Amino acid sequence: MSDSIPNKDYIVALDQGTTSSRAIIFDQKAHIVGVSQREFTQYYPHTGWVEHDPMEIWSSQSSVLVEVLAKTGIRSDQVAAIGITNQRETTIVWDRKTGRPIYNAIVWQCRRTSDICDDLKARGLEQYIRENTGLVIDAYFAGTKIKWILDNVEGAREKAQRGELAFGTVDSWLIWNMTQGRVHVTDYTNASRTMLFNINTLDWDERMLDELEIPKSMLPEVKGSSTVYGKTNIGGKGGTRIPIAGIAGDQQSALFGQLCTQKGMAKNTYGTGCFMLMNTGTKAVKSENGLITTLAVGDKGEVNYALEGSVFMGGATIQWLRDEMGIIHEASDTDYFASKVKDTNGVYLVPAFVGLGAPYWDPHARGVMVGLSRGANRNHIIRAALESIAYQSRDILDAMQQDSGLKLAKLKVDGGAVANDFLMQFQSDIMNTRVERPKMIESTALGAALLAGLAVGFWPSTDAIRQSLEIDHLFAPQMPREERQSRYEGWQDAVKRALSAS
Ligand SMILES: Nc1ncnc2c1ncn2[C@@H]1O[C@H](COP(=O)(O)OP(=O)(O)O)[C@@H](O)[C@H]1O
Ligand SMILES: O=P(O)(O)OC[C@H](O)CO
Repeated sequence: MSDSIPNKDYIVALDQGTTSSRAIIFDQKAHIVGVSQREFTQYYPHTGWVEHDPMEIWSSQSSVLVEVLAKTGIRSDQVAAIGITNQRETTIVWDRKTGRPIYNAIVWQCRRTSDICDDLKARGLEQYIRENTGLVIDAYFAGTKIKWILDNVEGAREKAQRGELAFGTVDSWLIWNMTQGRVHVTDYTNASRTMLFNINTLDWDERMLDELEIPKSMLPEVKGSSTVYGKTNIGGKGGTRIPIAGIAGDQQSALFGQLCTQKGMAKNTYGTGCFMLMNTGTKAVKSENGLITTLAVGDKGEVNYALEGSVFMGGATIQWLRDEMGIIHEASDTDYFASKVKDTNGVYLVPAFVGLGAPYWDPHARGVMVGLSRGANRNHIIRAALESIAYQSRDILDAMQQDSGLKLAKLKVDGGAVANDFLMQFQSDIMNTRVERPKMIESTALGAALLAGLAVGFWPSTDAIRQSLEIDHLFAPQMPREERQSRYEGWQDAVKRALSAS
């Protein structure tokens, strides 16, 4: 981190998520002074495939940046720095000369590379991958997605071998565009999601590049999460050049934004998926219970390790109720309907729509609804959908406590779905842990802003924003032990029926 002090009033965070691009302006007190957001198109070309158009990612992101400045009347010369946080693993390959993507972005949820993963398993690479990249073999991560593009886009492999192609996660793609192709960079947290990065040596892993036949020349330079990577010109030629000074994958950014910078601190983000991360300090903890080891950010912006459990269908289960089942109009309606019934009447929904992530890692699992009787109604199903989010998070917490040997005093939460009081209370009940919801639930954007602000001396240390992180509500467990146990056993039975081996 540098300590040059700019005389500027704001930091902008660009939060490039799975469903929308957002730009959020923070002031010195870490208060939000402006937000602009734009949704973009999701493409589902085949069952289990998910793509985005990289040009639409870029145009939506750059337009919300311009829009939020215009809306707030803040000039670009008042912005001290920009921080970037992004949906992770989503893979973009582009031509270095033209700057054009050679294929759509393959999104983290996309399952098309399950066969490549089966092949890696058959070649006995599981242990190597776990020990060196911290990951389990799954289509979720970027490495197999790059291989798929090189294998399937005509002429791509030859071009890649000639050094003409670049790979990036969304952070790299945005920075490449923001610097007109001058900077090809990523940070440790994003690199650790590729299955190509060695989390012990903090360098690209030559063996994994060989195994997946990926030329090293495609890869970005990897840097710390809080440093100046380059400058961007928002107002076009002649405008102010603003340093891009922070990058973190969105879940690591939320961990940092919630100030979980010490060993044993954890947060769960409830967005499209649910992502629980626990900081384990400067030591990598190897999971014995289906979690992954990933890179995170320490208090001074240095590399820390974290244990992570990723749930693929979190808030997306509620989107499914709305868009596919049509039984609610708004995600927020679920709070009311679920609270109208005293339980789910024995119904369990296991939303394994894209397989199951941690701790099961079963790409072939599929969704099931069990326990239906004549009395089951819409409210029970809505309630079962919300409860499924909490049960999946409990699966992860149990694994995390076993792996780390730590009992969590409380779980910090953030993300869109934490507005749901029913869900938060049920989460606390089913985990038997206190759940702390902050007033400002934009922890992901705050993390990126903080990383950028620290790099340019806008904030001297993370302490500067600590007092801004007010608690909105602390949910305490109220459910009797026997009830918690029997409900959770019902969930475990339902999961067994969703798994592909059942
Ligand atoms: N009140 C609510 N109750 C339950 N789920 C909600 C609620 N509000 C939003 N959601 C869910 O949260 C998700 C949006 O959260 P957000 O943090 O914006 O997600 P992302 O960053 O993954 O796009 C959606 O999947 C939506 O269905
Ligand atoms: O964009 P989100 O918030 O759904 O987060 C996606 C995760 O980074 C995927 O690993």
